[in-house]
Amino acid sequence: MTSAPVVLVHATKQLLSDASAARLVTALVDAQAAKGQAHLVLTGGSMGSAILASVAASGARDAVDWSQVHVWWGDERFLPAGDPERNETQNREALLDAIPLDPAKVHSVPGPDGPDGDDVAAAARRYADELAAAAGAGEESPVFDVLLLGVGPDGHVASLFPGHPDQLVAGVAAAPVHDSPKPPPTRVTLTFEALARAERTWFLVAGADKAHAVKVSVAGAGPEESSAAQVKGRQETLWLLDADAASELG
Ligand SMILES: O=C1O[C@H](COP(=O)(O)O)[C@@H](O)[C@H](O)[C@H]1O
Repeated sequence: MTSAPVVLVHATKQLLSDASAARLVTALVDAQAAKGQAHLVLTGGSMGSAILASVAASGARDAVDWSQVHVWWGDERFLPAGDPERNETQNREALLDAIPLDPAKVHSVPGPDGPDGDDVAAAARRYADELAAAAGAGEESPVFDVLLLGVGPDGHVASLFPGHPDQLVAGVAAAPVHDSPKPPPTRVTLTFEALARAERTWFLVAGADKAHAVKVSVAGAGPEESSAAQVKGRQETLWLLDADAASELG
């Protein structure tokens, strides 16, 4: 079962970030109250680190038992650990290095300095295996409590690009991406199948350059026009926007 998209507009990017951070803290606390731990999927890009910086500055951040949060990435640029263009590096600077996470629950996507070297397909398989190991019997990936997704001006989410053949990979939770239209060209991404296994899916979008992508995605465009439109949460699908990103909505 999936939930219909709901749009929430905040006046500015900072308000969007701060309000979404408050929402995230509450969702993680609620998940932990229900089952002791939480699975959180992070995103890169402009909003991916903005929301984490807002969590870092929040007086409520320590309401979360961070040692019981599993951290995953919706996608990663295939670059060595610590590279400033890696989503993980940006997310670490914004929040992750300042909170008491359990390193065993931080599920980094291997880069070219990892055990598979520059074999991105093997790195994606390794990440898929890690997802499967954390999943229930017969499942490809865990059920994520919160899935954070940025959206590109072209309608991409994670590293699933509209019209790109690699967005159609099925039967596995993570896949390599070659010739990404946005640099760097080589990436690892969760597939649509894995992205569909989230209770709460939140698109975080700011800026007028995203307004058209938001409009067509919320309207339910096909995969040739919007990858974002193909992803919905089981309980909740929220489009969390600033006023500029919402400017083409009717
Ligand atoms: O390359 C990426 O881009 C998207 C969107 O980034 P933005 O800067 O346009 O907001 C991001 O969600 C994805 O994780 C990242 O790898």
